[in-house]
Amino acid sequence: MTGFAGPPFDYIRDGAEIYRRSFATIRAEADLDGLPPEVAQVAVRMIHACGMTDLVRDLAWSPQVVTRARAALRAGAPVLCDAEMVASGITRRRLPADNEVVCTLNDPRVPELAERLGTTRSAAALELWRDRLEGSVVAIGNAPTALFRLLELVAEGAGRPAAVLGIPVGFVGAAESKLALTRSGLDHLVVHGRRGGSAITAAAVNAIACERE
Ligand SMILES: C/C1=C2N=C(/C=C3N=C(/C(C)=C4\N[C@@](C)([C@@H]5N=C1[C@](C)(CCC(=O)O)[C@H]5CC(=O)O)[C@@](C)(CC(=O)O)[C@@H]4CCC(=O)O)[C@@](C)(CC(=O)O)[C@@H]\3CCC(=O)O)C(C)(C)[C@@H]/2CCC(=O)O
Repeated sequence: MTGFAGPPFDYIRDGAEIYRRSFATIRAEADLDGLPPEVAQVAVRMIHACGMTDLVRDLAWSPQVVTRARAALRAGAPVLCDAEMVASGITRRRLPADNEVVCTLNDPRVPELAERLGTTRSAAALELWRDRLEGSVVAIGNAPTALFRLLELVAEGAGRPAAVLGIPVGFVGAAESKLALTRSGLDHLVVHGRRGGSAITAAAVNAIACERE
């Protein structure tokens, strides 16, 4: 290989400076002009988690989603996550009320529930959210089936979340489940299409939890 300079490498070692440059780059490259300021602040952190400055074009939101999610968190609402990866990515110290972060995917009852209901473990795990759904902040970053099941539970009257960050990734059901969320009447933030994922979703929760970048 030519042109490769070996160690010592010249790279930035100051974490605060890395963050400052990252966020400045995102704000320079992403087209944030059409977003309300509070949505733009969340979008910047979502882009920071995935490196895709064109993510903005697939973003959709209901007008009050950030305000309502923030108010719910301040009032102590739990954050209900579909995957441990989402739950693990949430920075606990940013949460305003020592909020509970819940992921029921690995509850020992879930495999039997999935078998009985004939669905994925990700969707079956939501059966264990029923008594916590009302007023919660839901963060779905992996499983489209979990988002579909959430909408079914809400339609059945199981409780209405304060806000739903519906950002599952993938090729089967991801785009469709997010479209369904935008038509559900729930306060929502989505990335339309195939893109999404646990890291982007956790970043959205972190941005909503704390207003600073
Ligand atoms: C079909 C599934 C998809 N998974 C994707 C991407 C990733 N999943 C990872 C991991 C570690 C997990 N995925 C599961 C949720 C597992 N994934 C599925 C399911 C089969 C069904 C979900 C659905 O379609 O709605 C699901 C199993 C289930 O029965 O629900 C996971 C539970 C599997 C397991 O380890 O048992 C697990 C979640 C672990 C956790 O709690 O965090 C990946 C890291 C992939 C990998 O392991 O290589 C990756 C993470 C992506 C992310 O950012 O979150 C897809 C692409 C979303 C895919 C669904 C869509 C598709 O295939 O089109």
